[in-house]
Amino acid sequence: MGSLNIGQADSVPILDLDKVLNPTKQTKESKVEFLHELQDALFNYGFFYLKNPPFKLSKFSNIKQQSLKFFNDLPLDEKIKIHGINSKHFLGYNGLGDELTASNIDWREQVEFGTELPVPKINSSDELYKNIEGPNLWPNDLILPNFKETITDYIDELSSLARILVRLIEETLNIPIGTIESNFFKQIQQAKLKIIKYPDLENLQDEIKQISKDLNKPLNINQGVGEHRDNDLLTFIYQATNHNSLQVKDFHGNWINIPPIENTLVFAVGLTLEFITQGACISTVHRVLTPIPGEGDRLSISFFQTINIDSIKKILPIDQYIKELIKKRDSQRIQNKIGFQFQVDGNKPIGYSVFLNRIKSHPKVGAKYYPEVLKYIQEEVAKASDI
Ligand SMILES: O=C(O)CCC(=O)C(=O)O
Ligand SMILES: [Fe+2]
Repeated sequence: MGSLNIGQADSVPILDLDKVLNPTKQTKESKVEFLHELQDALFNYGFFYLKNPPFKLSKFSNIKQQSLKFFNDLPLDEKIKIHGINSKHFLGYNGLGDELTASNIDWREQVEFGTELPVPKINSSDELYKNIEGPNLWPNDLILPNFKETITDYIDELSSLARILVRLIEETLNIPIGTIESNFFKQIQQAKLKIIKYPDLENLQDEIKQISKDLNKPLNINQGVGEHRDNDLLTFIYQATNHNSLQVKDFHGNWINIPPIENTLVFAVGLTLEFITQGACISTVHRVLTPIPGEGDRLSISFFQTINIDSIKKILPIDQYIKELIKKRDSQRIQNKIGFQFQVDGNKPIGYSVFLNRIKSHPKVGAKYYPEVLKYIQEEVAKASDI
C-alpha cells in the first residue's frame, strides 16, 4: 500500500476477479494476492479495471445491443415521452446539452434508470429529498421489446457485484465484514444505470451552432463530460465502443488514458466511499473527451451504487497505520478544486445534499418540480462564486 504508483504510472491496474470469485481458479494464495492488489488500487488509484466479472459475458453484448436500439431505433417523440423533465425523480432521457458539469455543456445524450422503487411518501418539505428515488420511465416496449428486462437484469447483476466488492474492500481495509451494508444499505438498495451516447460531433455542426446561439456563449466541444468525481459509493463503467476517451488525473495533475478493454469493467471509487473510509479509498477526478471527428459515436454504460438516502453520514474505523499512510500520500498529491458542490451536512440525511446537487445539474427539472429549492440553490451557487 505504501507506494505511490499513480505518480509515475501511465495506466491503472487490472484486477482479475477470477482470483476470488471463480471456484475453479481461486486459491488461498490468489485471494491474498487479490486483496493486496485491491488495497493498492483503492489507495493509490481509486480507478482501475476489473476483469472476469462473475456473470455471463453475453450480458455485456445484450445491454450494448439494447442501448444502441434505444438511441438508433426509438423515434424522438418516444424519447421525449420519457424525458427527464417528466420525472421528478431525476430519471429518464436527457438530450444533447441538457446537462452541465463545471458550468459547461456535456456533449452527451443519456437515459437513466434506477432500481425500480415506488413513489416515496413525503410528509413535509424537509423530506422532498426522498424524491431522488422513485419509479422508472420505460420506453415503449412495442418498439423496444426486451429492453426493460435487459436493463433490469443488468442492474441486478451489478448490484450483486457491488455487494461483493464492498465486502472485499472491508476485508482488505480490516473493517468488519458487513459494516457498510448494515450502516448504509436498505433491503432494496437503489442503484442507478446511465446509458450514455457521446456523438461524433462531425455530424452535428448545425446543432452545436444552435445551442451556442441559444446559450449566447462559445462552446467547448471537447467536453463529453467535464472533470468530476463521482458522488456515489462506487461506480462500474462498461465502455461499449472502442474509443480512447475516458481519462483520469494522476497525483500530479496529468491525464492518464483509460482505453476500453473488452469484457472488462472500470471501477471508480465514489466520494461517499472516500468519506466513510476516511480517505483510505481515494476518489479520482476523471473526464470524457468527445470522440475524435469521424470516429463514430461512443457508447458507455455506467452503474452507480448509491447508499441509503435516509442514513446519516458517518465514518468507519480505520487502522492507525493506514491513517498515517493516507497523510503521507495526501501530502504528495495536488489538491483539485472542481466547481461548487453541496457537501453533506452531518446532521441531515445523506439524501439532502444529493438532492440539491441533482437539481443543480438538472435545473429544468428543479424549475418544474422544486422551484423554491432551485431558488435557494441558485443563491448558494452565486454566493460560492463570490468567494
Ligand atoms: O462515459 C464514461 O465512460 C464515464 C462517465 C462518467 O464519468 C459519469 O457519468 O460519471
Ligand atoms: Fe464519473
